Amino acid sequence: MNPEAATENGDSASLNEILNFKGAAEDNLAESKLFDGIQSKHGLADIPAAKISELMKLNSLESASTHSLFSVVSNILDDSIERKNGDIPQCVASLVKLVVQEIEARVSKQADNLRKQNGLYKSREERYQSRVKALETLALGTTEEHEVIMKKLQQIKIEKAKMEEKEKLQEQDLIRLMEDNDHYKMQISSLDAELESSKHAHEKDRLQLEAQLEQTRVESENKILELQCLLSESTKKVQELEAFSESKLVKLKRRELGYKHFIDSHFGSLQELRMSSESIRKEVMRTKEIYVEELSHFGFNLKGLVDAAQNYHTVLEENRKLYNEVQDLKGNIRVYCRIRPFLPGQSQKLTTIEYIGENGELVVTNPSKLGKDSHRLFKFNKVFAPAVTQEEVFRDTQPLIRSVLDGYNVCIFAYGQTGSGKTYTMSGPSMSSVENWGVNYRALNDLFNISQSRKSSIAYEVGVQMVEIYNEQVRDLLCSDTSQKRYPC
Ligand SMILES: Nc1ncnc2c1ncn2[C@@H]1O[C@H](COP(=O)(O)OP(=O)(O)OP(=O)(O)O)[C@@H](O)[C@H]1O
Repeated sequence: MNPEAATENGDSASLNEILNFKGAAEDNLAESKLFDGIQSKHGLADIPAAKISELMKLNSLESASTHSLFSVVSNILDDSIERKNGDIPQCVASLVKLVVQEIEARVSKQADNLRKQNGLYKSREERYQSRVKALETLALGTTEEHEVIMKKLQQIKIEKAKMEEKEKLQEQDLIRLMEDNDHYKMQISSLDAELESSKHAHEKDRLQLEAQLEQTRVESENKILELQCLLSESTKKVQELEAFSESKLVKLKRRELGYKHFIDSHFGSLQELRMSSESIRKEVMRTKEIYVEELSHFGFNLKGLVDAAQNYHTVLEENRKLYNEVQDLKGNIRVYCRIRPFLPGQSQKLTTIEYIGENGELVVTNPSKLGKDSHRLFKFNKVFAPAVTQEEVFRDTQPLIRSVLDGYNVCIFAYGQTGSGKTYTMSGPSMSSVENWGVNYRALNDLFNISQSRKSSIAYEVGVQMVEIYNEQVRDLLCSDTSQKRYPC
């Protein structure tokens, strides 16, 4: 505010008061500046309307507050009423118009803003309504969720218990693992010790082996040297041999020449020989023909022989038949008597045998009786004297035994009192010599010999039984079980 300007012009001072922005609205510094500019030099009545409008524009009327604008209008109007008795100058009217237009523009702008805000509030309200609904549905859902959560909580508790158990087990495992670890550590330490010892041993072995290797190397080197010496020697020998063979080759060539001369000289005699060999060949051919003739003649004779052999078999069969018939005629049952010689130590004794006939008669004396009763005559098929050998006894039974091979049954048995010589006759005193063999061994030997000779045409199976009849009880003498000798075994 310029006090000098107010004193110079009374209109200017009153406009000053009217437009004193500071006094009306202290809150707007921009407006104060505007009206400071306007009031500084002239009063409002003196300023042309175009100038006022320009000044207002320059001082940015748009930036002034609505309240200050109303104050400005009111002050202008009050001032006009006081000074001009209700007449409003043109410049003030245009100014008021401008301010009113600004106020209207602002009011409409504010109305638009309010409408917009109203719309915003409505949309917000709708949004809140929908949120309220969502929260209500959420509130309903929370009870179900609560149950689910409780169940989950329960499960979590169970799982927690399980986890605790697992933890305990893991702790136990850990303890066990630690124990194992200690154990393994001990093992490792023992293994380390073993490893160390084996390492030492291996080291020792290695050193030994190295020493051996060195020794072998030295030996092999020596051997190589020896071999090289031998090689040089053998090369020398080879050279010698080559020289020798060379000289021999020369000799052989000379010999070859000699042989050639010899062959040439003998070629003529060879021709002669060929001629003579031809004549010999012819001779051989002739002999061959004669031989073939004789061979066919021989074949013819052989056929006759085969026929004769076949006839021989039939004759043999007939012979056998006749032979067995003779045996039958001789009697199916034959009784032989063998007189045992005195045993060593019985030479003083007198014999009771008085006569042994050729046809099996035997006269025995009885010194205790007189007359006719003192002699008794026995008749057998044959009587063997005390001096008769085992062979002679067997010879008489041999034909009968051979009948077995033609399918006849034969039984030979020895009968007599104890010590009379049954075993001696049937088996023999010992097996050591063939001469001592008794009837049994000789019979079997004979049968085996015959079956062997006839094996090309007949296969025999030979079976043997040997029994003893004593006190009317039959005992098997071939039974191996001595406790079970009763026949049959
Ligand atoms: N012909 C003989 N020549 C020589 N010694 C014989 C003759 N016969 C039997 N002896 C002898 O007579 C003894 C009795 O013979 P052996 O044992 O054969 O009789 P045994 O009848 O079998 O008797 P046992 O019924 O008790 O068995 C034996 O010492 C035996 O060597």
